[in-house]
Amino acid sequence: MTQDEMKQKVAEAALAYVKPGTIVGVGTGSTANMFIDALASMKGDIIGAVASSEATAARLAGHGITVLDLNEALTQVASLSVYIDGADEFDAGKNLTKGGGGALTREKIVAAASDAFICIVDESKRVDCLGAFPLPIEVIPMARELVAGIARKLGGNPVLRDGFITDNGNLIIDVHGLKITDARALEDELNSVPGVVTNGIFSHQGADVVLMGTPAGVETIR
Ligand SMILES: O=C[C@H](O)[C@H](O)[C@H](O)COP(=O)(O)O
Repeated sequence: MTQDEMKQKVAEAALAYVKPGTIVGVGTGSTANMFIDALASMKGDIIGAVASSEATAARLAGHGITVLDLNEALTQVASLSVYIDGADEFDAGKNLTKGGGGALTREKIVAAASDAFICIVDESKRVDCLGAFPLPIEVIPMARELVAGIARKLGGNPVLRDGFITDNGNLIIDVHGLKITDARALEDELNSVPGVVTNGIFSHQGADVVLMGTPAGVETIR
C-alpha cells in the first residue's frame, strides 16, 4: 500500500468521529485534504466546519461545506465536537509536532476549541522522540533574530522558511536538530519568548486518538 493510500484510509476512518448536527474543526495538509474530500459526503448532516487555514477554508467551500469563522461558531455552540488533522510526527504520549504547512497557530487554536482531537497519519509519522522533523515556530517579524538566538541556545539550528508568510502575516522559523525529550516543557519554554506566536509542539493540544494508516489497515491509538 502506498503512503497516499494509507492517508486515504485514515481520512475515511475519521468520518466515524463526525457527529451529525455539530460543527467540526478541520486541519490543514495533504491528509486533512483527503478528510475534507471525504467529509463532503456528510455535508448535509453537519452544521458546518471551522477551518485552520485559508487553504482548508477554500477546499471546504469548494465542496459546498458551510465554513464558519471560529468566533461565529462559538456563539452557536460551547465547543466544536471534534478537530481532525494530520501531524508531522507523533510520539507514544500522543504529543505531536505540526506546522510543516505553516498552519500551526490556527490549528492549535481550533484544536483548543474542540472537545477531541483525532489525528490522522500514516505510519511514517510515528517516532520515539519528536524533533527529527524540523520544529516550526511562528514569529512576529521583529522578533526573528531574538527567537533564532534562543533556538540556538537550546541546541537547534534555526532556518527561516524562505519567502513564506503565514495566514496571520508572520514568519516561520524551522528549528533543525532538536531532540525533544520533554515536549510539554519545550512547548511552554518556546511559547514564553516574546514575539513567538506559537510553536509546532502540540502537547497541551495533543491528540486524544491517533488513527494510523499501516499496510495492514487503520490502527486506533488511544
Ligand atoms: O501546517 C501543517 C499541518 O500541521 C499539517 O497537519 C502537517 O504538516 C501534516 O501534513 P500532511 O498531512 O501533509 O503530512
